[in-house]
Amino acid sequence: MTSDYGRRSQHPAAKHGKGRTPRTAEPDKPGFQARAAAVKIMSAVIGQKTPLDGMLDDHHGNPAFSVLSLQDRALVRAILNSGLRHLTWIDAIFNSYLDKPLPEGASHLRHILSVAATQILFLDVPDHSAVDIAVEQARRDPRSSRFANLVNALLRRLGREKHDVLEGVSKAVSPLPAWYEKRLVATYGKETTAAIAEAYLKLAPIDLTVKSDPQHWADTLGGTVLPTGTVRLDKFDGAVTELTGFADGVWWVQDAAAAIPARLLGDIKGKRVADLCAAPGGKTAQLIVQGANVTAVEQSASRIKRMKSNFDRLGLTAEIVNARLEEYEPAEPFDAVLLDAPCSSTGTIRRHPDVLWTKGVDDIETLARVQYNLLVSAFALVRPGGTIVFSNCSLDRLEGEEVVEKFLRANPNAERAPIAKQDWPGLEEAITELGEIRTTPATLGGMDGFFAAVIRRKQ
Ligand SMILES: C[S@@+](CC[C@H](N)C(=O)[O-])C[C@H]1O[C@@H](n2cnc3c(N)ncnc32)[C@H](O)[C@@H]1O
Repeated sequence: MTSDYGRRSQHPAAKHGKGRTPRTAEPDKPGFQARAAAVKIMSAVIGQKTPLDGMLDDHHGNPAFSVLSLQDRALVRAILNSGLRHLTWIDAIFNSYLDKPLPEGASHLRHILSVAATQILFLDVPDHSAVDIAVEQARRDPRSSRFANLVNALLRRLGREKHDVLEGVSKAVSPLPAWYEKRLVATYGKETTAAIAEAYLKLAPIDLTVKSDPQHWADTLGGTVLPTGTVRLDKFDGAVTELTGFADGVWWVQDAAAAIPARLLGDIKGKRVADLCAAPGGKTAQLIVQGANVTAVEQSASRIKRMKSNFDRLGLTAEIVNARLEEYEPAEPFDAVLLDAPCSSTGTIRRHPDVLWTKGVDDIETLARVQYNLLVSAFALVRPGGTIVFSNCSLDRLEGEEVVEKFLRANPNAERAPIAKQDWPGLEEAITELGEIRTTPATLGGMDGFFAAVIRRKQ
């Protein structure tokens, strides 16, 4: 490998300022466009830190993705969901194959290799097809064309050795990126971090919150009821919109951990409750079903639109206020407030394997400050004697335990209302010594990482 990758272009198309134009007018091999979209999206996630979800939207996603057939879109989704989850392994394998690592500037080449390796190692795609297309992709890209033979050699070797190599790398290398593994070990220790890493490799099940009678819906849909009341569909692999009860609005998709914070407010029947940072409304829906008069505050108009359409399906109503929480001035304070603050979302890595590649320490630190300020604003909306639940789906102490600790130190009129283990049978392992909830992707056979604390405003 030479080290001037990316600086020198010997590709004829580059001379005409059309660096990405195919070298020849050959027709694309079947499946080429799908792999090209996968490489483009992988590059946007890793290089530009663009979240995956938006790019994989059927209608408004990345243009290279939206134009694909249904079948090709499914393939691209599978490649990215699996590839991002296993990226540290894939990088480690190629590093072990090369005398020296791919040069820093060889990002496009790296993504071509990762996309092909994902298919060879984890997907039901014939190896030769993954290899041929990757070689063709390298040939057509002026920055990678001179590495086409190397791509061919690396991927063919991977195909031959895949079983042994996968066994070896899975024992030696964590699937978590190093920066994040270090943070987790510092907080949770090696054992829990290893369990989180294992959970990261698995696809998350579908969890549903039902309006009532979870056992009936678990029986109807072939699921189980978790101790927290969530209905879990472990084996379901299809469109949830086709499931019984969806059109009738009797349940909504919500991770088991995400369903905990709203329940921490206890008996809220007939009370005035504000759900701050509310969209897309999963927790608002719970509060309404629990019998509260709910005001949902949300700054994003587009997310409010989505929340309203969710409530239409569920036949639920709430007062919805499009405002920044910091500027919201209700006529009178609330009996209870739920603040599900924006966060780094590192607890959701099973469902969003891109998070650990798009977020970093700076984001966590910035979001921790945002959360603290939101908590200050939210607390001002609670009446004396009232309660506030602060929650988010980060695994990071800085965005959870430490926000609450700092807030309680600065606010003598606030006190922690400890959550009692006996009130949450089955979830005892997630209740901390201070009486806060801390779940991880390894809790209760797998749920999102969540933090929640109950704070009371003194009389
Ligand atoms: C983690 S999501 C909330 C999820 C929601 N609680 C649920 O269960 O469906 C955070 C939400 O907070 C909103 N948000 C962020 N900053 C805000 C602010 N300053 N005021 C109001 N809403 C805000 C975001 O637009 C986003 O919809």
